Amino acid sequence: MAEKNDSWVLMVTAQTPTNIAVIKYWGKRDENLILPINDSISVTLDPAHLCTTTTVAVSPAFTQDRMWLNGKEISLSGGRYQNCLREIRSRANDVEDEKKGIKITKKDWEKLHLHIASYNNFPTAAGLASSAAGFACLVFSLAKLMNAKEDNGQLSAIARQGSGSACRSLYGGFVKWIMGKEENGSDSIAAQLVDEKHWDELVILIAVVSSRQKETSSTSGMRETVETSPLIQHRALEVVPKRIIQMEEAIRNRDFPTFTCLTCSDSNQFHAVCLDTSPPIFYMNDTSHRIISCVEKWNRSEGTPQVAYTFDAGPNAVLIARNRKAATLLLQRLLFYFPPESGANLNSYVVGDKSILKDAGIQDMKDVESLCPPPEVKDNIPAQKYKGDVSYFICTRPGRGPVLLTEESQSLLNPETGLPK
Ligand SMILES: Nc1ncnc2c1ncn2[C@@H]1O[C@H](COP(=O)(O)OP(=O)(O)OP(=O)(O)O)[C@@H](O)[C@H]1O
Ligand SMILES: C[C@@](O)(CCOP(=O)(O)OP(=O)(O)O)CC(=O)O
Repeated sequence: MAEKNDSWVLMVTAQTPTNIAVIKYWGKRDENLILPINDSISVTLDPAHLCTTTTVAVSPAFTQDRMWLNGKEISLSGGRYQNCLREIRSRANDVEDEKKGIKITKKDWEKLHLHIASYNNFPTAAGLASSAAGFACLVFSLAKLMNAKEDNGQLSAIARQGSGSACRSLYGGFVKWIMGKEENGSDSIAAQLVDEKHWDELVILIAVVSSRQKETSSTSGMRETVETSPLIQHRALEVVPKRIIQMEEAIRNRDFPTFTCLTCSDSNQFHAVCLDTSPPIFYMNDTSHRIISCVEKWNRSEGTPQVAYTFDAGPNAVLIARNRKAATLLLQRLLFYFPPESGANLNSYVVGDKSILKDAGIQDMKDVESLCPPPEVKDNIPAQKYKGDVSYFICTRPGRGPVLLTEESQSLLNPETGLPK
């Protein structure tokens, strides 16, 4: 395997986006393989603002598989990590790096150990789908390191075994996770519907909503729903299949009104089946409901939808605006209702694509304080403000799929030791 000595380290670094579902995945037919009970559709978010970077390394000097997440060593003993590692190892091929004098044969991969370092440029386990970007990045980077010949669709079936929603992060733009029929899950894969340039007018604002309580994890939440909700069968068998067809068409035609109607209805139905679970699961909170009301009122008053909303297994709102103009008007509304705590810095209250602030005519806290109530608010009811109920906003857009990072400075592991930098 190794040439003259055992001191070499071979590494690959990749960057992978996160995604947000507009037709939700909720419910499994196979817990171990992570096979869903319905198709789902998502939009990939721009990795410039939300992404995972992962470096994977192999060396004959490594004595065990190890992983560091955001700088802290974590255990790889969990079934999901083990399933991904086993599946990707079985697809490894010969690798040769002539410059470094490294030759690894297909069989060597069974014995060689890996070091993995990963970093999320956004809060982990805060309801921003870190597991989606994380498992997609793990599988994508290992596939490149091991010279696996599988395309992203085939890799998505491996990422799916880390976390269901991860399979959709192998592509940019709008992505469909086809539930598949096979018992072994081989046809439960992601496919790109359109790339990120197809509908590049869209602007996405995420309201990261302050929440103290730790909500039910998606994994256990969907298990309880499948076990106890009489509504979930109707959703999976009758509602979602029709919505998937309509959503695909709306996306292809850039039909924002239909897109909004489907996105909002599907988010609401997902939360309705959570409520239909016994005991009921509450993911949204009062702030989430207030954001929905604000958007619904505005969309109605405009006569045609300006913004779609969707909520995953937590209170954070993901708001998809039809264009830049609508996004600036939305941000003005949101900052009016949800100003930051006194003394907060506007610069850390709106992150991601901060240029949206300038477009909205907001340069400092004084501009936030002087925002007028939205015109759709009835004059006889004074508009209430909810200072501090939103932690911060992220402004982003549809984005691209996984990429390799080739600059050594971007790797998270030391090229000599294979340990975190
Ligand atoms: N970069 C990463 N690489 C590998 N695994 C990761 C990475 N980031 C997160 N994970 C895994 O995902 C878990 C967090 O997933 P969890 O579903 O709790 O939160 P989330 O994905 O951020 O939020 P949500 O699923 O509610 O949107 C972590 O404990 C870890 O096991
Ligand atoms: C509400 C959702 O975000 C649920 C995501 O569930 P996960 O993919 O986190 O669940 P596991 O497959 O058990 O890891 C909807 C969606 O992303 O489609």
